[in-house]
Amino acid sequence: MKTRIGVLGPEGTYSEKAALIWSEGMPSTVLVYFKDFDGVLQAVEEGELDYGIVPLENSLEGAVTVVNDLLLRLNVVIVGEVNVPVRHCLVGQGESEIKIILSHPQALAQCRQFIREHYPGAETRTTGSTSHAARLAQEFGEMAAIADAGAAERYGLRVLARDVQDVRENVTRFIVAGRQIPGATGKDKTSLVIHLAKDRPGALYSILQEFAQRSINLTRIESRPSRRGLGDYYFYIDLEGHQDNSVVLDALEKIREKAGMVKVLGSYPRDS
Ligand SMILES: O=C(O)C(=O)C[C@]1(C(=O)O)C=C[C@@H](O)C=C1
Repeated sequence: MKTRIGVLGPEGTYSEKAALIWSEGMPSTVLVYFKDFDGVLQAVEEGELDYGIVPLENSLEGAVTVVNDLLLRLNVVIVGEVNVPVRHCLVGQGESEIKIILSHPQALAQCRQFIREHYPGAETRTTGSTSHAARLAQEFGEMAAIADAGAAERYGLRVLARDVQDVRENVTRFIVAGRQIPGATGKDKTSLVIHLAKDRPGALYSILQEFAQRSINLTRIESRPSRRGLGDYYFYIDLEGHQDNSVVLDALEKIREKAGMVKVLGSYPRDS
């Protein structure tokens, strides 16, 4: 039986790239393409896929909010992560004037400055993915896409400009969703979501203190609206260590006594 890995499609997305990097060396895999991240993660939850690879955050634009929200809601766990350098290109047929620039909203946001400076008159339109944008640019000469150079090749387009992201160093962190938390490797990360029981002075501080006291290094902290009203948040926290590690286990136990809700999203090998 082949290992089924779901990604955002069509062929040529950065998500596909992340999946190929992560599954390198795995004996028998097949990529399954979805039109959105919800579809990927739901198929993991339902057992239709072994794994799903979705972007969680980007070094320029921050959280991919829909993925963060889905991880909290769905019954899936994070089993891995892959950091992928993202070097966007402007791709198109290169024969007529570019009137419309298409891409995934995340990619357009990462290239705002380039578009404003070089194509001030062009309209921007969002698509389901960067490769979906490239596929459309293949059909319409006045459209260009922000996508990976590999997508240009795949859809028979020309690379009109390279490295068009606003900051050269542009990295997207993808997570691998599965159904079972893998064992500790000694170089792991744990991702949590915490909801404070009650808004009171020092509530978040007292949670963070549990990590600090045990010298547990946090690698990310981010808040998302809880959807219960303004000022009410979920805190997404990533830390170094595995949930089976006694120090982490001990901190989690203390935090469970203090917080209203703690969900462990996963413990998984760290991508260096
Ligand atoms: O459209 C793609 O190629 C994707 O894989 C999605 C996505 C994202 O949503 O962050 C992935 C990496 C880049 O940051 C831009 C787009």
